[in-house]
Amino acid sequence: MKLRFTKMQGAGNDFVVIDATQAPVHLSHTQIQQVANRYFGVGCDQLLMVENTDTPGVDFRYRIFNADGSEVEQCGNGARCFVRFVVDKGLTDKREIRVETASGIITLTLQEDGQVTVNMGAPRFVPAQIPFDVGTQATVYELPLHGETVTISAVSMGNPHAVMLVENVHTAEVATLGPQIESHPRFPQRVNAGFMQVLNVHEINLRVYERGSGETLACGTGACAAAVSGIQLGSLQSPVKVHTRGGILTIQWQGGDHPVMMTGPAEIVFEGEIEI
Ligand SMILES: N[C@H](CCC[C@H](N)C(=O)O)C(=O)O
Repeated sequence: MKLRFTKMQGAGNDFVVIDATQAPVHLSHTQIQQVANRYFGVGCDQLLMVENTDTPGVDFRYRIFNADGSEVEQCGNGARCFVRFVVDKGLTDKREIRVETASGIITLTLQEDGQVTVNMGAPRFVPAQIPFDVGTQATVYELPLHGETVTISAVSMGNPHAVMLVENVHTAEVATLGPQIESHPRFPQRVNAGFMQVLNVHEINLRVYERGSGETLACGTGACAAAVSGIQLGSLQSPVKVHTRGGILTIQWQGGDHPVMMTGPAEIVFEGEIEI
């Protein structure tokens, strides 16, 4: 089948976006892996499927698939690219959009300067919502890996995150520890592994080894989870500027059940068609 797509990126986290609002598009696990493949396909960290919804008060639905084909609950950088997509494609004349995702309804706003602010909802810590095989809720947890034990925070932004403090992101063992944390048996649905270096109370460096995609240049929900865990630990104060390898995201959170607000860029890179 011929599949038309729009290639997009938000802080270097890249996406293939499919418009399924005119007609449904069904892709198999294997087809998604093929599209995401950087040598035999288009190449992307995630594939986003934009659909209509008949849920009252909601404008669209969008589904998120990792490069390994797994469908997931939430994607922060993808949410911003979704807004840029539906506005630039003329699918809406709104600038504040409510969209249904697998983890619930979120509200997004396209700013005058082209940046997008996303209300990501409140973070969740209860292990069962991450899900994380641990007895009681805590601020940090010891995670035994091959040959060493690391200390992580466990935060859900709709999708699960394990955040580890490091001295320097540039020397952090992301390539070795990332896969071990991602597939640790205590995370039955796997987990996104964040490596956070605190620069000052309002700034961090962050690298994320993403569940189902490997290390990406930026992870929006990972930036939210890292900022939230730093605020919980008393190392950070809102707003938090998150320096990722692909760009800067700004995270605001007033604590407790307040929503996490994320602001960052979203760009269209090119249009194309692939035979799959
Ligand atoms: N790999 C994530 C989904 C994409 C999240 C990321 N690209 C973002 O911007 O939040 C997961 O399996 O939960």
